[in-house]
Amino acid sequence: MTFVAGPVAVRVPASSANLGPGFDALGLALALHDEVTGEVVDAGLEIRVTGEGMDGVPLDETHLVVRAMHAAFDLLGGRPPGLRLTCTNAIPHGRGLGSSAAAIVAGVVLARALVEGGDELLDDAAAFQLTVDLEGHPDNVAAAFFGGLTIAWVDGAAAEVERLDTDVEVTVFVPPTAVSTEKARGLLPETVPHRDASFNAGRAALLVAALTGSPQRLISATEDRLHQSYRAEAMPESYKLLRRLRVDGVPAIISGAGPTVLAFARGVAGEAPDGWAVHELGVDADGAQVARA
Ligand SMILES: Nc1ncnc2c1ncn2[C@@H]1O[C@H](COP(=O)(O)OP(=O)(O)O)[C@@H](O)[C@H]1O
Ligand SMILES: N[C@@H](CCOP(=O)(O)O)C(=O)O
Repeated sequence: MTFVAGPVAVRVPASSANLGPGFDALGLALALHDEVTGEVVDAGLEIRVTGEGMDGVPLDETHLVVRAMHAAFDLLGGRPPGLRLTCTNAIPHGRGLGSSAAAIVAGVVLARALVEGGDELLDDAAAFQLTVDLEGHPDNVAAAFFGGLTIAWVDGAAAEVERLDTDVEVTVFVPPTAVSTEKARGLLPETVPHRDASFNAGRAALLVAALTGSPQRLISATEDRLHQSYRAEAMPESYKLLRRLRVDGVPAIISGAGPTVLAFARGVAGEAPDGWAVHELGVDADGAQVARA
């Protein structure tokens, strides 16, 4: 196995998962990106981080991008003697915009690009499978990897994805404090009433139609009974904003595991509570992209 000489850069989009009713299945890639540049060196591990997470993430082998790179190198045939990484992060951490998925996809795609013939040794299906195994649920990594609107599922242990185009525009309301996905998943019940499962199945199907040609259906199509209300106690301000937007007829959802609120609308930025960041974003149609220096 031969490593590529010179640095390689990868750019990976943020993602909003669930989109209301599509828990652990639907994902939307957003035009907000993290970039990681990596280079194989003779020894050691050097990590520089600017932007989101720069004061919080570890700068050693436990860094999420490095963990994903090591997992990919192990599948590709071996780890390099040393690595130099520069991370330029725009995706906020612990807000429900897929920062962990972006870090994992960046690591796997970067490791593959740093190996001669890496695309054949670890094709897209195998690389996607690895990102799902590392993240634990397939929705965010599917969108981050492939871009656009994704429907992802796991068949036995095998991860699968269907990618669709959409030109929807969104506004995201990002609160100043984080809620970890792990904590938000811990709030979900083991079982749900059959009528709620049936309700969500219909809404999730309708949402795919709404996002690919029938936007007038978005308000009905973004209703959810499987996760948002159970998580409200961990993000009361987000839930309040969600209810207010929806009462006003704006199709809004909790992005991923929260606490970001996403509206399928523009011109609503003035609804943001004090201290929250607001971004009007388009869809990223490309997914993870590699640029060789
Ligand atoms: N770019 C990154 N570099 C290193 N670690 C990251 C990065 N992005 C996310 N993480 C790790 O993932 C955590 C956030 O993951 P998670 O709770 O799933 O929230 P999110 O909704 O942002 O994905 C961070 O606290 C950090 O430990
Ligand atoms: N389906 C997952 C999505 C988590 O997304 P994140 O952006 O909050 O990591 C869930 O709802 O737990």
